[in-house]
Amino acid sequence: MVLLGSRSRSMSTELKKMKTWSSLMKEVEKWGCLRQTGVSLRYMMEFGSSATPNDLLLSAQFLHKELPIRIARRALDLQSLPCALSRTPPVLKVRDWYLDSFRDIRSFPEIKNMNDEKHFTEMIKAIKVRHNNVVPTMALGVQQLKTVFEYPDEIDQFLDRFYLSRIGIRMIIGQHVELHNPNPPPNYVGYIHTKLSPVDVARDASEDARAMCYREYGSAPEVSIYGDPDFTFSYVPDHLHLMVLELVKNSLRAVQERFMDSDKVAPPVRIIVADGIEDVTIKVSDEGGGIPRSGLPKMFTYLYSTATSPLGDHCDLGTADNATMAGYGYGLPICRLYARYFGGDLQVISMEGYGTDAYLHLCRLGDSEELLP
Ligand SMILES: Nc1ncnc2c1ncn2[C@@H]1O[C@H](COP(=O)(O)OP(=O)(O)OP(=O)(O)O)[C@@H](O)[C@H]1O
Repeated sequence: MVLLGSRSRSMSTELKKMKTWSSLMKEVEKWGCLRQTGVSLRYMMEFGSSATPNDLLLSAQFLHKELPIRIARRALDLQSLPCALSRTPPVLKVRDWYLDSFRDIRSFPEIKNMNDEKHFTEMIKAIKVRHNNVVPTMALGVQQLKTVFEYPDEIDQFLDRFYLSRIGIRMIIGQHVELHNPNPPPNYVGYIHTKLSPVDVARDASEDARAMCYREYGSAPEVSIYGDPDFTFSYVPDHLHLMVLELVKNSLRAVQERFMDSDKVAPPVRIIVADGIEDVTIKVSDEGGGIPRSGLPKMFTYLYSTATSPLGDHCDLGTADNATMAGYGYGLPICRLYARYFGGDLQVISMEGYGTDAYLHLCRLGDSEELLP
């Protein structure tokens, strides 16, 4: 994991003086060509479970080298976006966040001791906050483009790469920062829960999704969960919660809309948790009428939604800060990226006129390395 080469303090001072656009971009291009280093969930867990101060130092040195590579690749990708997307104000804003973060990390001197480590950790914590609104802001950029141009396929591929990389960057920063927590919750190593019950997560996520459904429609179908509540595995609870929430929200909405004006009781959404040898699979099934076959190829494209977009036709960047993602058409593609990030996958199978089954596969062993675009 530790790959940091030695760069002298005088070099960082020089970098601080990096004022011109072209010198910055040259540096970004140089770093964007370097090889990324993926880390597996198991490695993060083993490394973090007995982290000594020296390990934290090594981890910070690794991030000092790895983050600029990952960030530079995305900044370059943003520059080379098809059509006019790279010039829309929201995309320029996101690009500037990436360039600022690149500059911050590259200007940080070589990490030699725990004091440097402390300051570096504070800095990357702030970088994570700077990037909090990347997803809704990019969504605005894409939406603006969509109103003017035909939406090219490459944008979906770009967004997949972009968001997948973002998941990875936030994971490795968050994991490092959390290792400093003097009172970690029981069974946590950084962001990873070593005894996570998928049934418990499914229950929490379903309650959250039902509360959202209540707010929107005034009622919500039941959710039945089947599986061994005592079964646990190691995973990132936030990632799992987000994925199950997205799937259950979709199912509740489909069932609710189908049975809203009917005398029949809405059939429950069913969640089955299966613990296999390689995979933990979570199946979310509903009788919400399914998805027409013509809509299936669009399901994993960004901005495809049959709900009203909260962005509206006339986008205003100011709304990005309050964005909720409801109706963005981001749920399924983002959910699949979270699954793939640690070697899992998501499949959606529909029977039009009946309902939908979503299969969320997660690597049980945790030894598959981060998927890095
Ligand atoms: N279980 C389901 N039953 C019927 N249609 C579904 C189901 N899941 C997804 N869809 C269809 O796929 C579309 C895209 O889903 P996706 O989750 O990506 O976005 P969304 O739910 O519309 O918005 P959000 O980004 O808020 O999740 C939905 O608008 C809906 O038309």
